[in-house]
Amino acid sequence: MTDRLVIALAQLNPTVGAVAANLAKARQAHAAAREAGADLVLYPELYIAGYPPEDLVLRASFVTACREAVEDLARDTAQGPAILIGLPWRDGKKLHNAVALLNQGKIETLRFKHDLPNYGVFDEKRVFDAGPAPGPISFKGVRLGVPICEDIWTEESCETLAETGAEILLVPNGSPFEQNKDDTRLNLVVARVTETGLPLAYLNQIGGQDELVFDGASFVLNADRTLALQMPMFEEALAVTEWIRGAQGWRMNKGEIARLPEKEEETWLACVLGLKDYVEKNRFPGVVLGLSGGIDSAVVAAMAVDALGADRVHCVMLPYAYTSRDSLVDAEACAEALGVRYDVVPIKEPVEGFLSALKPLFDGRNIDTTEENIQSRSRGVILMAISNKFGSMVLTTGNKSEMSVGYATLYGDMNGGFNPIKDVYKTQVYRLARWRNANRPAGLAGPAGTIIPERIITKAPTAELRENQTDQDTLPPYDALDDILSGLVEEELPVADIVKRGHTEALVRRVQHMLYVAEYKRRQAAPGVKITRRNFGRDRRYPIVNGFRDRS
Ligand SMILES: Nc1ncnc2c1ncn2[C@@H]1O[C@H](COP(=O)(O)OP(=O)(O)OC[C@H]2O[C@@H]([n+]3cccc(C(=O)O)c3)[C@H](O)[C@@H]2O)[C@@H](O)[C@H]1O
Ligand SMILES: Nc1ncnc2c1ncn2[C@@H]1O[C@H](COP(=O)(O)OP(=O)(O)OP(=O)(O)O)[C@@H](O)[C@H]1O
Ligand SMILES: NC(=O)CC[C@H](N)C(=O)O
Repeated sequence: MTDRLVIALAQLNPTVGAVAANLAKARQAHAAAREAGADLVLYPELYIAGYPPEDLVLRASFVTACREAVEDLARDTAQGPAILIGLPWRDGKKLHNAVALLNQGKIETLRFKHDLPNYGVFDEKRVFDAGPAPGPISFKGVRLGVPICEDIWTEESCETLAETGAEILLVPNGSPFEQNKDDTRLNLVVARVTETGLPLAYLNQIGGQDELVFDGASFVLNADRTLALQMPMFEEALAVTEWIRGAQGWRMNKGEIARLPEKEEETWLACVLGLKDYVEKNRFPGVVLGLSGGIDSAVVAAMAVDALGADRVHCVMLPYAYTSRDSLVDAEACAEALGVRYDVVPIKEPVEGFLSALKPLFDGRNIDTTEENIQSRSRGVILMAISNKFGSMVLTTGNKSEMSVGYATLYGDMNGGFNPIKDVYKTQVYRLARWRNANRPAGLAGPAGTIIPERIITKAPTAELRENQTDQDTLPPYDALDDILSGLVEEELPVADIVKRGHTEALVRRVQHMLYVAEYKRRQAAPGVKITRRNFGRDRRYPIVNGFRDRS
């Protein structure tokens, strides 16, 4: 039995499915922990597989590869420190989300996740079997409780662990980012620490995985609920923590307390990391996007530069008859401020080509959105051609307000592989632009200063698909639209409750209708970074054919 433990918390960025690369990264962290005198290294949930592995774990060969990698790691680290690492584990007919203690060259003990999350973006019951309520793992005579992520979101697992003698709670997590989620997690951990009287180390992964981004922000609370360690958000880090057994039980000696970004800063960093990892983990050389002189494409271009560096971002202005002089000037100024490659490719000829080919069919018909959409689709074709020729991926730029109401053209401006602002309401897009012009946190590749020219932020938003068009010809003012949408989407409120927030019933109903009938567009839309409580994608799964509307 020991009265001192040194536990290294490895806040790492695994890649789903990249078992060998995850193993190599685990070895590096282990070597650093060994150097620092650790007894034990803790890795995030399902680390060797990457989280969430989804249906990949239904492949027996993948589960075997994960097990073999962990066995290799156990064998090669027999001299210590010991390891707690997550992996999918086949146990007869059952498949578990497991954590293994690697000690003295072998897998010594396993524990299985008890509470499988099956709501929001999570679907773990689809692929995993729940384990029994966990008991502690004995290590160097210390009883460690190792509940896995969702296991601490309810009382049961920690209660069982405390009752069966756990002395410290070590929690591996795969907890995706949402705005202000660090507060939610802290409140939750305070509750578990208060109920059990045990100190708790919360370890989360970082990195982008499809539409999710993980923020890390791992921390330790001692049994008296004081914060003993705060790891940074959105950065890989290894914290070597020292624990001493005293009369009141185990206590972590105070470590570093990193500053946590809030509001616009955390949202910007989430979008940047989500985009960066999507591009890097899919091995794209860079990205290309249409830069219109409007706010959305300017913010996306700035995020791309922050994520990848200016030399991997290509901006293209695709003017037509309705593109204003201001738009041309503003797009060029933005590209210059960002330092990116900027080309101008007019779309007059392709648009006229389509119109002339369709002339015999359209003879006698009025001009309507058909002709507007041809402009958008001509831009889409050109951007996809640039992507095909140079290998860069197209970024699409629709914000959450537009994606909600279908204010975007299928196979036009919706073309693209990824959308970093898909879950950002238009009102927040403006706030982000202002925040980024005034701030450049360390670690971002883009320049400091005004990278989004002021006029792009102050002018009225317009799609410029016809003379003197503005978004507000079709949509209510964005302040009102975003408030109604957050009531319908994030809060799932009845129409009547949203009306009470100061909107007319006719407007709320109109927005509900636009939201529901645009589901088909969202199903064909590119993925984008989840930053809210409820993103379009895995979080909100509405039917496309949907005859329901609220009664008054
Ligand atoms: N439930 C459903 N399932 C499958 N398909 C469905 C469908 N409902 C309609 N459709 C089909 O969808 C098509 C209509 O959608 P779509 O072609 O996108 O065209 P549509 O939604 O009619 O027009 C595009 C809208 O986006 C706006 N906008 C805003 C900002 C920027 C841009 C831009 O392009 O730069 C555009 C533009 O002002 C216009 O209001 C039709 O082919 C229709 O048959
Ligand atoms: N003239 C243009 N040149 C290049 N890209 C364009 C042009 N017009 C539109 N796009 C692309 O299509 C997207 C949708 O643009 P649009 O201007 O119509 O609406 P928006 O949502 O207000 O976007 P933004 O604020 O970027 O202008 C833009 O973000 C941009 O990527
Ligand atoms: N991986 C998990 O079990 C995550 C679920 C948990 N509620 C979270 O968001 O943190």
